[in-house]
Amino acid sequence: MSQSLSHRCYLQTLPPISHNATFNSRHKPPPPRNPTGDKRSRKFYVACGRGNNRASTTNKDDYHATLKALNSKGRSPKKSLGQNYMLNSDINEQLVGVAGVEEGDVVLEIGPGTGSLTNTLINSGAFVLAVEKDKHMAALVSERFSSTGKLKVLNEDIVKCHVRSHISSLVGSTEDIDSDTRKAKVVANIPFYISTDVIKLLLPMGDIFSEVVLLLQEETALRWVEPSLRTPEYRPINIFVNFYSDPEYKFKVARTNFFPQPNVDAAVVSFKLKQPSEYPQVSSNKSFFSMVNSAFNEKRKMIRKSLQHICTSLEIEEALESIGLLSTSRPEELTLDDFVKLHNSITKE
Ligand SMILES: C[S@@+](CC[C@H](N)C(=O)[O-])C[C@H]1O[C@@H](n2cnc3c(N)ncnc32)[C@H](O)[C@@H]1O
Repeated sequence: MSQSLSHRCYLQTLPPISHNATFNSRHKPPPPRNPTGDKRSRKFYVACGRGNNRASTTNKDDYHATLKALNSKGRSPKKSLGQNYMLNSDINEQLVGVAGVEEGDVVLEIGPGTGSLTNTLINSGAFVLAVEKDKHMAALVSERFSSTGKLKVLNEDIVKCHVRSHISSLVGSTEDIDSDTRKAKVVANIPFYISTDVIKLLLPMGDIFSEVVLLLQEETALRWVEPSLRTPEYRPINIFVNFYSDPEYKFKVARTNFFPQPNVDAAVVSFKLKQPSEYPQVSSNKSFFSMVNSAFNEKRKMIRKSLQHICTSLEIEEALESIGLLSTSRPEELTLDDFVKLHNSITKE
């Protein structure tokens, strides 16, 4: 096919996508990284050979490539699945860099979409287990990397997926990994609507993952990594995150890097997972988190009132005082360490 014909075909594919870009008036079309009228960018696109059957592990996943990949399957981004695709390969490189992905690593990617992050992970030498809920995107990414032998795609909802058994069998079958010292990693640009579910699912898996690196909504990232005591944003999830991991805010990602453009900015957070032996010592994790949730259930109430179903007000007052806190303390005033001490004091009685 001559370049001019390819060029024409490419132009013909644009209108439906441009139309789809307005599927939600709140999602503004992104500023093209290569302006659509720029002939050089089209030539580059044709020269890359996208759209043929070659595994595309080296092509640039920019605005045009993302549109073309979606168009090849007749897809438009679905808001219900949080499909805001990454248009900037440099950010994918940085995400992979934060996780320190190396040759031979096993990486769980949630929601590969068109495969832009998958591409960077595979190019870094990782074997990727990708869990994608959208069957069309699962098929697309599977086809794209079929010749690499470095990708397994599960067309499943991550929240219902048996992550542990899939990862364990992959790590166990990867010869050059010493499973005692080298664990799998999670690197993903996840849909914002499942952030809490993903955190709850993965952070307690320090026995199989060393690190979870996620692209989150910026506001969520800040709330989870830098919570302030005595604010309404301080919630049980903060206790949970710090119980199971050491979180670190890495960098902000402007909304203009996504297609369609979301209404909010994003940020990359690294959660270094604690080994089970490093978790705070409590008699039972289940009863500990049940106590924390109860304490926050009625946030304005003092702990001596909200935990009355566990023991009497007087016993709670004494327990609070025995760990150096006021008997009138409220949940938003307690750190993880305070909650651990309170739990241990109450349950030993
Ligand atoms: C924000 S997009 C990211 C796509 C791609 N990783 C990228 O960076 O361009 C989120 C992806 O997660 C998928 N997804 C949404 N809900 C999911 C779920 N519950 N389980 C697995 N994948 C999901 C979407 O279909 C979409 O491909």
